[in-house]
Amino acid sequence: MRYDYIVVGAGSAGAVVAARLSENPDVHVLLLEAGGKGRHPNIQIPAAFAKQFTTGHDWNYRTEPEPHLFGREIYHPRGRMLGGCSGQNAMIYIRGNRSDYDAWADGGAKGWSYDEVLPYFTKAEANSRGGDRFHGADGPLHVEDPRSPNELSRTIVDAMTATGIPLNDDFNGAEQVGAGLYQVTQHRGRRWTTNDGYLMPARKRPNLTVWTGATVHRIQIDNGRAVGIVVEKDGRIRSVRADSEVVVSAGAFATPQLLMLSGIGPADHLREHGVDVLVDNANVGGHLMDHPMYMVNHETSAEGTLAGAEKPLQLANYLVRRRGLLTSNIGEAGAFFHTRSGDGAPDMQFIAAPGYFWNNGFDSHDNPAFAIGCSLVGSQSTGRVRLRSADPTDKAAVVFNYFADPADMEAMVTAVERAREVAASEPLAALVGKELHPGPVVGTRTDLETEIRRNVAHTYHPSCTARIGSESDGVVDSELRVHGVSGLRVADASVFPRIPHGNTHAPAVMVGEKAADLIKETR
Ligand SMILES: Cc1cc2nc3c(=O)[nH]c(=O)nc-3n(C[C@H](O)[C@H](O)[C@H](O)COP(=O)(O)OP(=O)(O)OC[C@H]3O[C@@H](n4cnc5c(N)ncnc54)[C@H](O)[C@@H]3O)c2cc1C
Repeated sequence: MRYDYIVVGAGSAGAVVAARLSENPDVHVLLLEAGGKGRHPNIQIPAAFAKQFTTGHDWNYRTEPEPHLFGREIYHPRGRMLGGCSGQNAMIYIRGNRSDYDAWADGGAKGWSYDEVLPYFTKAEANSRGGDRFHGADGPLHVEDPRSPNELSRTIVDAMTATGIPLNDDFNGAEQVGAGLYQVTQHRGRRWTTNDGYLMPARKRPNLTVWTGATVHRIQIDNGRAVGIVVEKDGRIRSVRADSEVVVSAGAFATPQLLMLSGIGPADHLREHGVDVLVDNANVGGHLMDHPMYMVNHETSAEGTLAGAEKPLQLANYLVRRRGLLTSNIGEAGAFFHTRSGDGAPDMQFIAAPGYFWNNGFDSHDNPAFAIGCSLVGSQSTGRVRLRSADPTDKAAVVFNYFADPADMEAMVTAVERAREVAASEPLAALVGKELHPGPVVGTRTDLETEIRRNVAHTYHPSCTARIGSESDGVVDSELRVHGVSGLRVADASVFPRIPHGNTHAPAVMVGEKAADLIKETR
């Protein structure tokens, strides 16, 4: 069997690309996904997402020792299933700031300004509030208000506004700054992935073939053209040809790894691992960005926290009515604000949970608690992805260099102080007990800095490792074509020229939508 298009990776972006390309009955599309079908209850039940961590649904990355975090190796989950990270994420629907996309375009990403990408955000979206200038109502991706928002989440929002952050009913509308409850990628209380929204309806089409358990080892390139891929499935390694294009959508870690395994990347590094160099491009795997996040946790006297989510009554409420604590996306409430004066995009995001959240959810606490995560959406530090070896089954070596830029630490320390201020503000203050993290003994800014270096995690947003740019500063052009090779594109969070000021699922879906149109236009 020959295919016109092969899409590698069925995640937030890849599932969209494959589904949209297969709308044309005259083309044959093969979508290859290393993981499984993504139907487990821990995927579908929103509050259970952290239970996937380190299981078979997770790629289970760990960074190299982080130089500014006392050499800690930081855990990074990544969804391994149809839907990719959209099957594992915290479901917060955020697009970032208008200025993110205008800056992409100003930097040379032609066609990626806010006004040019907005139609793709709205095309994707089925917002339960209906459509308007900023929102779509008929797209494949359900975006809904939380089904059973926790009373404590509302109280946290009230306390945020009491500290001077304005109320915001729509972070994806005219203004991003403010506090409120997040909209989520759920449908009637269940997680809604790109598999649910795009692939399930498209799989009836005879011209779309989807293989799960199919790990792509490399892209085959003949005379400067991508002609297919080498894939391992059911213990067998085989080549499959693509007559038109190969689209790599394997995510910000695996996409640059696949490019490097195929001979596209920093020449010296590839030679070190015995890979023949086809295109010498130092940007492959470079410019890696993420949003570090520190979780401020307090005990609370509030009733109904997520500590009770697994009680039989809650399970019954979920199974029968799709309501209750199990519909929680954990990070229910939040805010965007500036830690220093300035009128650009807000550099900080609060992600607050009506429950204890620490160490990626691996740790628990005996008493009811709540968490306010400080996610540095204006982070400046960059890292990189490199090959650990030429073995495609070896995970890539990743280092983020979190807090390499001292301004990042200044902002994070200020955010932790602001989170404490929220906890000390009414109406929340009346419900607040002992501070658990950072803990009352961590008082000065210097103490806070040390504590952050010891315990900071991140918002699970790796991006920018195959970014749009010129041949000298990027990996793909504005039409997502890999420099130096024809018939090869990248479409996922790797192509962001810079990470947006917010969560990255909606932007990855937008990239998938736009990529499909760019590919269709060149056919
Ligand atoms: C725990 C967690 C919480 C998050 N919370 C949020 C949130 O609340 N809101 C938000 O907006 N964002 C969130 N994110 C981030 C967001 O989900 C990701 O940025 C986004 O899904 C990335 O999309 P992608 O298409 O770039 O990659 P992915 O969705 O990761 O897709 C890549 C796909 O490629 C597959 N693959 C990889 N290598 C190969 C190979 N060699 N062969 C075949 N297939 C391969 C993978 O299995 C995967 O399915 C979260 C992420 C995680 C992990």
